[in-house]
Amino acid sequence: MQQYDVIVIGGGPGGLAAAYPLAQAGKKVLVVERDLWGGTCPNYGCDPKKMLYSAVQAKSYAARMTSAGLNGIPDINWPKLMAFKRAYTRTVPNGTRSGVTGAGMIAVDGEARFIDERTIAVGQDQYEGQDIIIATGVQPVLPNIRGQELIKTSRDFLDMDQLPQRVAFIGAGYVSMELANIAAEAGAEVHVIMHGDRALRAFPEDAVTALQKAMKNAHIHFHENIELTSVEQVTHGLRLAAKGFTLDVQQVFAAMGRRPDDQLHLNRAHIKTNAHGIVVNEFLQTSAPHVYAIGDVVDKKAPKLTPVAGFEGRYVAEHLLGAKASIRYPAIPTTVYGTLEISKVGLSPAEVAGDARYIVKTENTTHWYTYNRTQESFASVTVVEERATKLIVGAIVVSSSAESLVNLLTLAINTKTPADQVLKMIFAYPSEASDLDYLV
Ligand SMILES: Cc1cc2nc3c(=O)[nH]c(=O)nc-3n(C[C@H](O)[C@H](O)[C@H](O)COP(=O)(O)OP(=O)(O)OC[C@H]3O[C@@H](n4cnc5c(N)ncnc54)[C@H](O)[C@@H]3O)c2cc1C
Ligand SMILES: NC(=O)c1ccc[n+]([C@@H]2O[C@H](COP(=O)([O-])OP(=O)(O)OC[C@H]3O[C@@H](n4cnc5c(N)ncnc54)[C@H](O)[C@@H]3O)[C@@H](O)[C@H]2O)c1
Repeated sequence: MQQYDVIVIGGGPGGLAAAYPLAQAGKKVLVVERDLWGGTCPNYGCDPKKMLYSAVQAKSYAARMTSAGLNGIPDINWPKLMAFKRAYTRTVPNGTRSGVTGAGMIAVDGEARFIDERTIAVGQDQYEGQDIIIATGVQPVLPNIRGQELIKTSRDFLDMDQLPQRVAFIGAGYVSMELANIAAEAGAEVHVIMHGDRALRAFPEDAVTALQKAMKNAHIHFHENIELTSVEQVTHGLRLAAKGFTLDVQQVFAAMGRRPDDQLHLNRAHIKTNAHGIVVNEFLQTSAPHVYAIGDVVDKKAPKLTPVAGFEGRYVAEHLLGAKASIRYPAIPTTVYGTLEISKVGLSPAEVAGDARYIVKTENTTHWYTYNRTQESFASVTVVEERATKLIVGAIVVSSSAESLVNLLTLAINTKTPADQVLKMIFAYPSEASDLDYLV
């Protein structure tokens, strides 16, 4: 049996962030990947999504500027946009795999499963690791209804040769809101099927209401309180049905959350799990002390995002190289790249509501110079400050370019730069950053 210092299962952002520093430190590292090297984010997640979003963003910007002298709204040519995306994604798996082998690691293609706490099998081969890192990510949840096999996922959406004329998304979280915007701007009739009446539960209600209003203006249809019971093939596409509800579309995509699959045989290594993923301690150790888990596969409070998986990967590498501290996450920003962007970081107004230690400052910035210049339909900025220290501890930004301001506020939060220090800085003018003079 081949022996390694560290075996990493999963060649995505989490696994690779752990593997590289360990190899650089001289450890003998094996990485196993069953599908596309690079994982979800660069192959069928964040990166391809944001490439499609680039054209959508440009089109929306142009449409807004028709009121300011720009003539005509450009059309999106889906096959050409897809070719643009594929020109990037097709290089990812080979490029990632050769990066792994080029750094002196062993790359194995296939599905890993545990034999015991220190041994995994891939096909007929077995490998023993002093330590093992699980970084296997999550898979889309499909509704347990008749016709489930007809339902596609975000991965299919992000690689479609042609855009269907009528599409539906089941769920109203990140994936649905982002892909609905792309589909609608690219010319499809879009329906969002919600089993409740609240989209994007992790984001403040007023920000989500502004986003949904913008989506409705873009002719995206929301169907609330619908518990789907079946999907069936009909002459011109698919029929979705629920009690008192039917809808005919050409494609339907599940966007109902993502969960780990159970192909790893974790029970053989006595690794505890629950419905949200693998249970870990403050060192990201599983119930088997030499087995760690990182990234989306973990049950955790931190959001399941690419930079978080990378942070955890680097943390476990340092831990295995001798660092003793438990993991401490910085404030983590997250953005919904929708018809409007909603970005948030740190403490939310809801979390500090009624707590006199905090001040919440909200400004509707729609008519400010910055957002008027780009003819935004809606913009707002909320900053949460600690009263005694003037430290910025949270922010929410809604606009068509919210990510850049929230990243700046994330820097202020994590470097503990108080609001009065931010006011002493000079930012390029006119810009979203220079507006901070009036926001903190
Ligand atoms: C449509 C979409 C859009 C997203 N957009 C964003 C975004 O804008 N920003 C953001 O921060 N995050 C985004 N995410 C989330 C982001 O993709 C994940 O948080 C990130 O990829 C998690 O990294 P990971 O390494 O934990 O898992 P993954 O990237 O999923 O990698 C896990 C790897 O493990 C492999 N694997 C699984 N089981 C086995 C096994 N038994 N043996 C061997 N290999 C195995 C898988 O094939 C996969 O390659 C998006 C996700 C989706 C689906
Ligand atoms: N911009 C980003 O950072 C980004 C983008 C996409 C995905 N992601 C990551 O991927 C994860 C998965 O995204 P997602 O949108 O699939 O999940 P999500 O958890 O964001 O949203 C799931 C949605 O499905 C709904 N839902 C659950 N069960 C349902 C049912 N039976 N019928 C109808 N609706 C149902 C929920 O109410 C919710 O609206 C995110 O949580 C995030 O970690 C991040």
